[in-house]
Amino acid sequence: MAFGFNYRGTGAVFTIDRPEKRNAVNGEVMDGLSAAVEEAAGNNSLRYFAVTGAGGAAFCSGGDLSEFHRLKTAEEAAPMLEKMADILLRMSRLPVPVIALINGHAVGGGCEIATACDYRLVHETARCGYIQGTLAITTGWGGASHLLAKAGSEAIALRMLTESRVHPAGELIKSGWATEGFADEPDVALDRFVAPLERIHPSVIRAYKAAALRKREAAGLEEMIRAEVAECARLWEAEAHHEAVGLFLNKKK
Ligand SMILES: CC[C@H](C(=O)O)C(=O)SCCNC(=O)CCNC(=O)[C@H](O)C(C)(C)COP(=O)(O)OP(=O)(O)OC[C@H]1O[C@@H](n2cnc3c(N)ncnc32)[C@H](O)[C@@H]1OP(=O)(O)O
Repeated sequence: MAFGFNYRGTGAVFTIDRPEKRNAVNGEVMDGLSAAVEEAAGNNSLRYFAVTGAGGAAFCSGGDLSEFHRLKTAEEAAPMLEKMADILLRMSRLPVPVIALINGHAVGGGCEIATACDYRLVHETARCGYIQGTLAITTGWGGASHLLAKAGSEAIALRMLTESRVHPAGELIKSGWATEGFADEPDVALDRFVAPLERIHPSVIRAYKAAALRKREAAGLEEMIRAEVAECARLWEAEAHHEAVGLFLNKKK
């Protein structure tokens, strides 16, 4: 299986399990996350939903370039982009804290998955970045929209998006993109983070999550995501994007 989904204490953890591909997201991972989010949405006793990656090298390296490279035109790319953008929007709307347990590199769409979460815990070795610009596209799973709808500083958000580079954990913590860093095992860090939440009645936690969702919806998040997906699809079909992906896929041959 390309993913795992397990209940853990009062929460649930979705794990992308393709370490040989640095946990790149393919269709199977998308369907697994979609089903996990749907199940979590109906679980009234759940207190948190976490996403992480298998192995120690990566949280998620974004879309599986070997799979999605076959998509050439905007019409071909749009359904894939829309599908994952919808899954991440539904995940972000879960009525409980959604936590990105960033155990390693989170780049491209992997950084977008983390951005759709409420909290980002980053391992000290993790490097994260919206590197889509190096492939001549923008984010396409809603990452820019989630970032801009939440960001304290638009300038910091825009700079992260437009520089399209990876950032070490220290920078991510200093900028406020990361909620906090950790150096020990991801499970230990997760338990440490959720412990204070578990001392508060779940109805209070859910009420504050609903307040955060109202703020994001007031910013027009869903409309922003639709426009972002359309823009990414438009850029997707340009030769510059296909050349950049080809270079990556050929670099190991
Ligand atoms: C809207 C989302 C958007 C989209 O879907 O197009 C994106 O996500 S665009 C961004 C796509 N992601 C990338 O461009 C990242 C590519 N990967 C890397 O930069 C590196 O692999 C990194 C930094 C994540 C890890 O580097 P490291 O040196 O630790 O590993 P390798 O590069 O040697 O990779 C090991 C192995 O994994 C394969 N791999 C890694 N990332 C992907 C990927 N995104 N898709 C497919 N395969 C990936 C890589 O080819 C190697 O495979 P091997 O068979 O061993 O050659």
